Amino acid sequence: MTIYDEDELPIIALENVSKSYASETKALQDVSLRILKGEFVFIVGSSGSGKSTLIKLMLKEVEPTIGKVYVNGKELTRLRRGQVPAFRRTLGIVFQDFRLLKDRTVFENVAFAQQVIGAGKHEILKKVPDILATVGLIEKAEAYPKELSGGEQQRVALARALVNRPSILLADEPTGNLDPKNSWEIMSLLEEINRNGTTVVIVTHNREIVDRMKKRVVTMKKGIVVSDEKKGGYSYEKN
Ligand SMILES: Nc1ncnc2c1ncn2[C@@H]1O[C@H](COP(=O)(O)OP(=O)(O)OP(=O)(O)O)[C@@H](O)[C@H]1O
Repeated sequence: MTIYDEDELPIIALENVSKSYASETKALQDVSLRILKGEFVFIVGSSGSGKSTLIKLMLKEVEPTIGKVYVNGKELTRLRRGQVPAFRRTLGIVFQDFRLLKDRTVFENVAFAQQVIGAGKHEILKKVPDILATVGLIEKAEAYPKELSGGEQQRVALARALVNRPSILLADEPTGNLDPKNSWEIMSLLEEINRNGTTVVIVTHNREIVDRMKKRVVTMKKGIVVSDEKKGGYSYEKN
């Protein structure tokens, strides 16, 4: 029997996961991957290699065709439909296209994430300004998304993802729409969040960032994990 240190238990685990979509495309083929609590992981690979599918499996947005996905101690195929919202609230999720509510202010966009989980007014009035300060947007609290730059909008999306203190942050191309300066700002925020204990998983095409940050890099190719390096770089063309 293997005896694990408590901290060594994976917070995310995929066991022999394959995923085929209706079109018969094999998006993932026998993927096994373990991510430990507190890790910072980049997922890279060419277009269509299965990166977004990996993230969607972790969110239970898609189901594995074969295999098991464990997140936060839960085997996701066993979660009943009614348990999915509570499960998703343990995750912070950030996308490339920000997905902010256009007719709500920055404050309201972040507050909305708290209202959804039933937080009281008192808690919202304390936590929203705290998280806006963390992402450096306190002075923009009353602005609307269209009045913000792309980098600022992504910082709002990050604040919204973090306000409920998720144990895991999943980000699918969070810098895809940003210039290099804003991309680095988002990355340093993600690093800070990770230093404070949140497990961070990021899908990205940003070579410069991956090469300079020296984090764990999982490289996908045609639905397979072709490399997994502790302090890796962006090197999928070599594979
Ligand atoms: N909903 C779907 N229905 C059918 N096929 C899909 C669906 N989503 C993804 N696929 C296919 O699964 C494969 C993997 O797609 P996925 O989106 O996971 O790749 P990716 O690595 O994230 O690509 P990109 O970098 O372009 O976003 C591709 O061949 C894609 O066409």
